[in-house]
Order: sequence, then C-alpha cells, then structure tokens
Amino acid sequence: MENLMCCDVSFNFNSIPSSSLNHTFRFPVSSTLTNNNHRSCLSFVRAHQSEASDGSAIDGDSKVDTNKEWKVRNSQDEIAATQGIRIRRRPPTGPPLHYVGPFEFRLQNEGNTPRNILEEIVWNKDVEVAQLRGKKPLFSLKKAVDNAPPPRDFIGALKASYLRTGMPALIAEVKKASPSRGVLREDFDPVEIAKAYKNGGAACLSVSTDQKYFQGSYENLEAIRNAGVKCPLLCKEFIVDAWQLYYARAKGADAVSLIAAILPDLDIKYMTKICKMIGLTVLVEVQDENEMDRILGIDGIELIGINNRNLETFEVDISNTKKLLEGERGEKIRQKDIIVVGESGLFTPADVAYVQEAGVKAILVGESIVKQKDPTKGIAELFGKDISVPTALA
Ligand SMILES: O=C(O)c1ccccc1NCC(=O)[C@H](O)[C@H](O)COP(=O)(O)O
Repeated sequence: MENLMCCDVSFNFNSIPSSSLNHTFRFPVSSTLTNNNHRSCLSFVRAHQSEASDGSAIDGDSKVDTNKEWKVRNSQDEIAATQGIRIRRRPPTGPPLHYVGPFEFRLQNEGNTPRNILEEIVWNKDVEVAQLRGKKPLFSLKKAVDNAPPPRDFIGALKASYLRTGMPALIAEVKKASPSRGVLREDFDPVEIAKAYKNGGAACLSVSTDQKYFQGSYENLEAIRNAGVKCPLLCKEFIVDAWQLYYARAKGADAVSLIAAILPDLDIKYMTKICKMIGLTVLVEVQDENEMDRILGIDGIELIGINNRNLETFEVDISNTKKLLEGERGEKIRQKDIIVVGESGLFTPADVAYVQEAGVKAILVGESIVKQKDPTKGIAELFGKDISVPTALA
C-alpha cells in the first residue's frame, strides 16, 4: 500500500512573466516521491568542481545552479546505492524545482532531512568543508602540506607494537564526546591524555577532529603533534572531500580514516591515491560484509578497521569483528597481508582476547580508556597487563 505523508509545497510563479507570487500549500504526497535513498559516487568530481581555477570556492549558493546540482547529486546517489551505500549526500540548498505547465514548485520534504545520525554528520560536514575550503583553497593548502612535519610510519608502529607485546597494537582515541555517549570526560586536556596513552603503551593515537558531534578539533591534533608525542596520529574525521586529506596532513596527521558507508569505491580509490602522494596512511572503516567485500576489491588497501558500532543505529556488538573475518574474507585478508583493526566497544581483557582470536592485529579504543582518571592505568586494565614500553626502549 502506498504510504502517504504531508508535504509543504511552495509554488513559485516566477516562470509567468511579470509575476512574483509565491504560495505554499500543504497536501499529501506519495512517500515514493520523498524516498530519495541514494547517494553520490563521484565526490572526487565535487572536490575539484567546487574550486575555481583561481582557487576560490564556488560552493556558495549564489554561483551554482542548485536544481542542476540536485540532479547531479541524485544521480551520484543512485550510483552509490548500487554499491549498497545508504548514506545520501546533502542536497545543495533545498529540494529541487518541479514543473507543471508554467508553474514551478518545490516539495519541501523531498529528501532534504537526514535519516540518521551518520547522514546528519555527513551533511553538516559538507557545509563545514565548503566553508573551510573557501577560506583555505587547495593551492594554499598544498604549500602548508609541504611545510608540515614529515609523516610517520603508522603501520610500522602497529607492527612493531604487535611484535613487542604479542597483543593487538593499541590505537588510543583522544575524544571528548561522541553522539552515542555524550561527554566522556569533562576535564579534557588532549595533550595530557595523549602523553598518558603513550606512557601506557599505545602504538598510535586517533584524534577526533570533528567539532560539532565529538567536541574535537584540528587544534587538538596540531597541539599533540607539536608537543612531541611520538605516536603516529590518525585524524579521525568524516572525510567527504579530498580537500580534507590535504588539511589533515597540513595539521600534522600521519593517517586518516575513510568510511566505506559514506564513500563510494571510486572515491576511496581516488582518495587512497592522494593519501599515498602526500604520505598519509589510510584506515578504511567497514561495518558489514558488503562494505568489507567492496574494500577487499580495491587494490592498495593496507589497513581495514571493522567497526563494531553501527554508525546509523549506535548498536555495538563486538561479534561483528569475528563475523567479518570468518571464512573466505579472512583468507583473502591474510593473502593480501592487510592489517585489521577491531574498533569500538572494547572494554575488558576478554574483549581484547576475543577480537585477537578473531584475527585482528590492532584495536582502536576510545571510551573505555579516555574515561579513566589515569588513562595510562586504563590501558593496563584494558589489556589485563602492563604493555608500556620499558623506559630503556622508550
Ligand atoms: O561513537 C559514536 O557515537 C559515533 C557515532 C557516529 C559515527 C561515529 C561514531 N564513533 C566513531 C568511532 O568509530 C569510535 O569513536 C571509535 O571506534 C572508538 O569507539 P569506542 O572505543 O567505543 O569509544
């Protein structure tokens, strides 16, 4: 049965000469009209489309034909949907115009409301990035990348830690808050926390840079790097545009996370190439079998994170790591020599042992250690033993 819902519809009579009448009506429309559940494939095109040759951003509403852009994004969303990607990209400025005879009208709720938290984050990120790149166009960022501190070997650090401890290498997350858990730590000093993690034996650090949902920042990333903390740094972001890769590197990141639920294969390939060019390690995050299979079909992927948190529903289940490493997938991962990182919801030595048994060589942990008064001790408690580097070797 067709599901009916109400929509505000604004008619704009501007296609009638010398008329400027606008009216809004409310009437039921078919949900098939409003279910726009597709998303983009070619955000790499966007990355370059939205910057003029002089480097100025042209994402501003005044310079784009929003109706045309809406159609492009819709068809990009459709391509992405064929890869099983449910997260749609933000519509340009509002719903598209429809035409009936001389009338133009908009269906106000036509796909312009995010359907879940991940989609909301991505839509906000699109706006944030467009604004930031207006201030710092790519050509100026490239100079900053040249002057950034040299990238450090993220994967090398994970391997060395695994060899040293015989346990999954720890990527310890510096994050103040999260959408699912709210504020995790009121007295949040990113540099102090980073130092405590290093002292506890973390191989690498993950720094949340999203401000709106995680209360993070690129200043935190920069401050940790400038404080001389030796662990390689992962910029934990929602990457929607290649511009962010340059920005992360300019701020001192050694690695970035790419989320398969957001980015189509072509974007992941293209962004991975850029990362290689500028010295960033890529951690591709997957949540389910389809995403894992997509990523295993892409050449050059060295690091895959399996997220135990469903980023659309917040549900956490650490058996997700095991499920995605079973059978042929696990075999393929071993053949390709890919390092797998177990992510989210790890709190106890039994959890660490469980994901290690499943085949991970590294874990990414935030909540359980950032909440501890002393995060150094928190790491020992998580592993059930002291994994810190002996002072003579540190
Ligand atoms: O953590 C969230 O609420 C969240 C919501 C939407 C998108 C991403 C989200 N988390 C990012 C992460 O992947 C975690 O910060 C990371 O894996 C560490 O998880 P945890 O050890 O459970 O803090």
